[in-house]
Amino acid sequence: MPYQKELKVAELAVQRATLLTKQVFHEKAKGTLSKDDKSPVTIGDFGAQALIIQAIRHNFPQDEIVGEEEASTLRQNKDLTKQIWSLVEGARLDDAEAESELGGPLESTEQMLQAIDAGNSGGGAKGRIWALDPIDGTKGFLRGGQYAVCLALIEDGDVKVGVLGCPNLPVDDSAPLAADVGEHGTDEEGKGVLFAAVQGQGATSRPLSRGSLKPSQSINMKPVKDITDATFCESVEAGHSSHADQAAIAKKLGITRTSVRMDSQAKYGSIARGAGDLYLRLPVSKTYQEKIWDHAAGDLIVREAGGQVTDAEGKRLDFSKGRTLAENKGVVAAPKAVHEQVLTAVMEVLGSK
Ligand SMILES: Nc1ncnc2c1ncn2[C@@H]1O[C@H](COP(=O)(O)OS(=O)(=O)O)[C@@H](OP(=O)(O)O)[C@H]1O
Ligand SMILES: [Mg+2]
Ligand SMILES: [Mg+2]
Ligand SMILES: [Mg+2]
Repeated sequence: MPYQKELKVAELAVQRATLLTKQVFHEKAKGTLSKDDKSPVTIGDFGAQALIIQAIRHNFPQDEIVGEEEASTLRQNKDLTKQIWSLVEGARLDDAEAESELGGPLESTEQMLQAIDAGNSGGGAKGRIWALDPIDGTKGFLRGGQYAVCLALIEDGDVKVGVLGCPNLPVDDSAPLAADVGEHGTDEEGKGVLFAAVQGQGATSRPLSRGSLKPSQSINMKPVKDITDATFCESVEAGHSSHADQAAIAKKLGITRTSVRMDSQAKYGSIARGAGDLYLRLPVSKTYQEKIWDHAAGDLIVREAGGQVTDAEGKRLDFSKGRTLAENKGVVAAPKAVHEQVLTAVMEVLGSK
């Protein structure tokens, strides 16, 4: 079967990086900086990006990488660089074989900074490009809520492999999607899941481990018999998607359950395993372009679990346009059988504005 090596490396690399982020999640001081666009980045984001890029470069040296973070501010901040180095140096899976598959540790802080900066590909329509979000939902991560470590392989514009590490989601695929999981979910016992998909091969989940990969099981979206019974997921931050438009769409569909708000691509993973039914992300701003690393893995995992993912106009997400989804506005993810119905409501609400 194609892409087995890519899948294994991606799952192990995401698992190892997720362990690093968990360590930071439990520390009070997370080394937070504010980026030019005012969004936060922490030592966890930088450390996870360095580790994952090192593993990709070791195994697939020809491939390009589109990573969210870059190291320029770190080069002036020796103290923060030291903190990240100590995390990266200590990040090992409890399994020698898995570690050697990932290519072993980085050797110096300079190598680490270079690895972070190797995520600088411009993306595009040709060749093999990995899209990496070392911590998606950084605000959730800082708040003690949901976040995800996200990695996808895009080949000639098509997502072939997608992996999401979600340390604060329940291991159990059938656990209910509680409304407060975003605010109060923590990585205690029974939490921590790794989602994965390969194009044409279905989607899986498995518990996160500290060593080699645990056994996986296949996941599927839940069939929606009656759309009025559906539960939808949306962002926590009102600045990232329009809660008002999403509420109007839910009302139009006759949905009465309150939406579940959670940060990050944990929303894609949740609906793919049948915990929740729909993911709506309607644009707040006319100018914001969604980033490919915020959607590539989740898009494939949902589609391989029996879903359809489009933008608010019904177009498939187009990962071939560079670092952003320049041709798309918003996201509508739903089981295939009801996607059309949901999209019609989306277009009616947006059209009448
Ligand atoms: N204005 C605007 N509109 C839409 N999206 C934006 C916007 N600004 C930022 N972002 C990106 O949102 C990513 C987090 O998305 P979430 O769905 O988790 O949002 S939320 O944090 O729950 O509100 C977040 O990803 P991370 O930076 O990896 O956390 C951002 O890339
Ligand atoms: Mg960010
Ligand atoms: Mg993100
Ligand atoms: Mg991020």
